[in-house]
Amino acid sequence: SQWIFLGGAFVKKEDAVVSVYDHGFLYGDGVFEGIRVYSGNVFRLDAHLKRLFESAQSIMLKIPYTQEGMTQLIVETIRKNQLDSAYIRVVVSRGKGNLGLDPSSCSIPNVIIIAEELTMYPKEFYERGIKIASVASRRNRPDVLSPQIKSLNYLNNILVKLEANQAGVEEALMLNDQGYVTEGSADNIFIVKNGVIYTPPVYLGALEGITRNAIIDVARAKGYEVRESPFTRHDVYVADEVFLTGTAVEVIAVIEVDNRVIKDGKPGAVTNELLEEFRKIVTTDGVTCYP
Ligand SMILES: Cc1ncc(COP(=O)(O)O)c(CNc2cccc(C(=O)O)c2)c1O
Repeated sequence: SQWIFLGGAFVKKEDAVVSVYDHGFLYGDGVFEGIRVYSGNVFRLDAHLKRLFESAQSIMLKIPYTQEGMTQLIVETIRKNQLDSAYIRVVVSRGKGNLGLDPSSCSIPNVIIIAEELTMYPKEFYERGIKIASVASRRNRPDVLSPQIKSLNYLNNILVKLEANQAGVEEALMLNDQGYVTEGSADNIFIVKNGVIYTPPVYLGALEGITRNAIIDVARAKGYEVRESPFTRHDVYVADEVFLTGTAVEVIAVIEVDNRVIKDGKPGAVTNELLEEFRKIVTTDGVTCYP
């Protein structure tokens, strides 16, 4: 059976329940991480946990473990489920409290670790590339709720995803309130123009993606110039290549944006090259579960 880490112990999946008074459930008051395990390697686990602890710090939520302690618990959860390639969801909520939203009524943060067998996207998804559309819903402003906090508040992302579904495309592109491109509903965006790679700076309103940062490292190691600089939908429409990055999608080519076909409408050479290199580092860059 599948084991979930909950309430300081491992419980069976069917017994893994949270209280209706958990503020993660009632108000989205909490933080989370989505992490992948490739052949027993927890890809960039340290970077994920650094982001988890920073998100918690930002909402004044004290995680009752050290980063090292969380590392051990995550590795133990993967081993207990005898997983080799997996998807890990780490959730830290404010915990059980009363019905008011004041976090002071919550005394014990709820730390949950879920490990699932990995399901990859189909190969043709990467060979074909995807179509995306910019949507009316904007990314929440950094001065309202920082997009750099990976919080349980994913309604902005969900509403954007709903608009993408209604537009009949696979992913949505979010702009910030000045109209600059920020990211997708659950992934970061890159464009390639005249051999230079661009991605929005996170302060415009994006989550600092682990995959984003890994691709920046990979691209620079290959000698590409990578600029974190603002760009608009126009820049995307006239780009030589467009691709998205994220734990779930890894690196996926975008072949059409708002019905503009990007170049020849096929995944670009740089995109494919970076995905190929990314697939090499994911089995070694991180923490191994089975030394
Ligand atoms: C808003 C947002 N932006 C970018 C990313 C990419 O970040 P990473 O490269 O660190 O993953 C995310 C991450 N989003 C994410 C992470 C894991 C799983 C899923 C899912 O769709 O199940 C989504 C995200 O939620």
